[in-house]
Amino acid sequence: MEKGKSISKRSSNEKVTLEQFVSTMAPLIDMEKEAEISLSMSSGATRSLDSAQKKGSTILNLKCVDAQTGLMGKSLLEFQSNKGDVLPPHKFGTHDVVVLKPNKSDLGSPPLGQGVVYRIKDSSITVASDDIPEEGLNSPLRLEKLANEVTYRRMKETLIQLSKGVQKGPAADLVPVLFGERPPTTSKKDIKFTPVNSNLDHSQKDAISKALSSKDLFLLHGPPGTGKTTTVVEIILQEVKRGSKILACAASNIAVDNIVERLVPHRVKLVRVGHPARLLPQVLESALDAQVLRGDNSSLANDIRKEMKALNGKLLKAKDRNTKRDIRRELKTLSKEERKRQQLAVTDVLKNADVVLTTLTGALTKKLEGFSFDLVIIDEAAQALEIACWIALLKGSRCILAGDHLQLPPTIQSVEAEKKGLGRTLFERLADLYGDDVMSMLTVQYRMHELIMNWSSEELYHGKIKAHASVAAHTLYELDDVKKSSSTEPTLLLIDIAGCDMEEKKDEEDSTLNEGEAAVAVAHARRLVESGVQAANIGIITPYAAQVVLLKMLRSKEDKLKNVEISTVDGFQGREKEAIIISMVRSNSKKEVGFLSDRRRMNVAVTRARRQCCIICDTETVSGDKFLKRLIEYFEEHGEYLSASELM
Ligand SMILES: Nc1ncnc2c1ncn2[C@@H]1O[C@H](COP(=O)(O)OP(=O)(O)OP(=O)(O)O)[C@@H](O)[C@H]1O
Repeated sequence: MEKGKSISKRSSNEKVTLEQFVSTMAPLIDMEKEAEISLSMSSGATRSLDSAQKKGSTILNLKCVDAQTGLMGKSLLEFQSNKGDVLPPHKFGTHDVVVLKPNKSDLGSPPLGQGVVYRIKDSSITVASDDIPEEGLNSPLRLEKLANEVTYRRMKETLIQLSKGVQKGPAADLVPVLFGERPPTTSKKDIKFTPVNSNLDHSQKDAISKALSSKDLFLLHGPPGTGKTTTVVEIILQEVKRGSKILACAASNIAVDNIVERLVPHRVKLVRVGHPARLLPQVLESALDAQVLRGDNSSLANDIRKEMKALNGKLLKAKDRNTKRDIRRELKTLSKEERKRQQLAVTDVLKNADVVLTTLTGALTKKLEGFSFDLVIIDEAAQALEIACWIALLKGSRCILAGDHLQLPPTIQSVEAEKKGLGRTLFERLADLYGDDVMSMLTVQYRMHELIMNWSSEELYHGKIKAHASVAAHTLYELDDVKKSSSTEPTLLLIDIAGCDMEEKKDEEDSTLNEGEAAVAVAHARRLVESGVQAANIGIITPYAAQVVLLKMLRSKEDKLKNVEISTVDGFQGREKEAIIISMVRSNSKKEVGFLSDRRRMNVAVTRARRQCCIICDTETVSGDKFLKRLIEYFEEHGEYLSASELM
């Protein structure tokens, strides 16, 4: 590769060779790992507990309010703040690895326990751990977030595997296609299939047919609300019918579980591989651990363990050396046998399954060593690092990636690594390399009123998306108990703070916020609730973390708004609400809009709304950006305009 030319800077359909990919990615993975470690406490990079809390990598002053055993022997510990209802702002997410420590102990002090974040609410955080700590739970506590080093190790291992060559592995024929050395091939015949789901639309059926004819690579492009996962599930069902063994993955546990849940009613032979603490309760029955426990080899292993327990008892009582030696020998043999039976129990389940489901990084588990698949399917592929996709791809000879590269890419901590192309996804790279030859776009959407959808369709999808008749004209006031009012009637609403003296500010961490605008957003949510919209059907989203904190603080003052969901745009990807309120925050005389100008972020923001999308912004500031100016003009033309001064 030309020196200094990073992957992101290449012209879009320039080929990236395997060697270039490996040599560029290795240092970028290290950079990203360093960035994550420096965010977490364990590095000692953070000088004081208070600054660690401000950074969001630790939560101080917690009390343990519940400790239970559940989830196949895992313990669930629930923590709340000692200081009030709402947890302080933090950067913890589900599945993060955390340690528990006494509140004011030193930074490097040993933890009371370690676990994985299981659930987060505004007022509590639940951690799944192997054990309940024997002491210390009754005193004030803190949680520290750790960098997830296993993920980086697995990505590095995969790079090494790729660099050593994959000629002998299951993906030997796939790799040259994904690096542009050999063109993708499809079956000459048009594949006909009988859909399991009788509601599929024409674009879904067409995509499934193309997916089934692909011999090595297929990209399923699913714009917001177009039934991408519905289509992925149908592809899996059709492939199972054909006798394929499938590895189905996604970047996040929740997306994997979503597929599991939708496959279970079809009685597919499937197994969900992953740490039980990270799985949704409703898919635990499908978990590898649960199925292993039900297997024959597992009950044999169990019998052996009972025998070992009895022998251990004898060993304690035995007096003479010879007897002791004999018992120890027997114990050793039994222990070996028990391990063998356990491994066999795991292999039995995996061999027997038609579909194995796991996260991308989970695919590198030892349990799957030696297994290969006819097809690897990756959902949410446009939100996964390319190197993470390779962990799964190396196990199969054919792949289908589903995603939308026009929504937000994976979050990258290291600015430097992002600049150099770590965030460029495989989905995007292959879409650029092969385009329509290997890709099908779903074109009917089932979420948004067509006025909400049209902006996104025209701006990002060449006007190709159509709203399904069931949603095309749906309104807020058609929901049960909702009155038709000036607040519930508009599908698109623009509330302008220009000229209202509501300038943006910076918080201590340099994140931008806007107090006036937050008050306007909450005021509109209140109007909706007063017209009968359930608070849980309303979402307030904003690009800025500091604005989220401010909005949550305002919400906590009004009981009737407590179920209004508040999140960053990035945190709301994949979700939807009947009414979405977007607080854009930026209001300054220089017309600086920062990362608001990323088309993908605004695309995600607007397309979360089913029946009403309300944008609150300073139209003078944001119109400084051409793309945002078109958005504002679209809302002005097709929606209602209100000055914030009329509302406050
Ligand atoms: N052919 C169809 N007929 C009717 N409803 C459908 C059809 N396909 C999908 N849907 C509905 O559309 C909604 C979105 O579907 P799904 O969850 O598969 O979409 P997705 O594209 O994965 O979502 P996202 O936009 O969050 O990525 C679901 O409520 C689903 O039931």
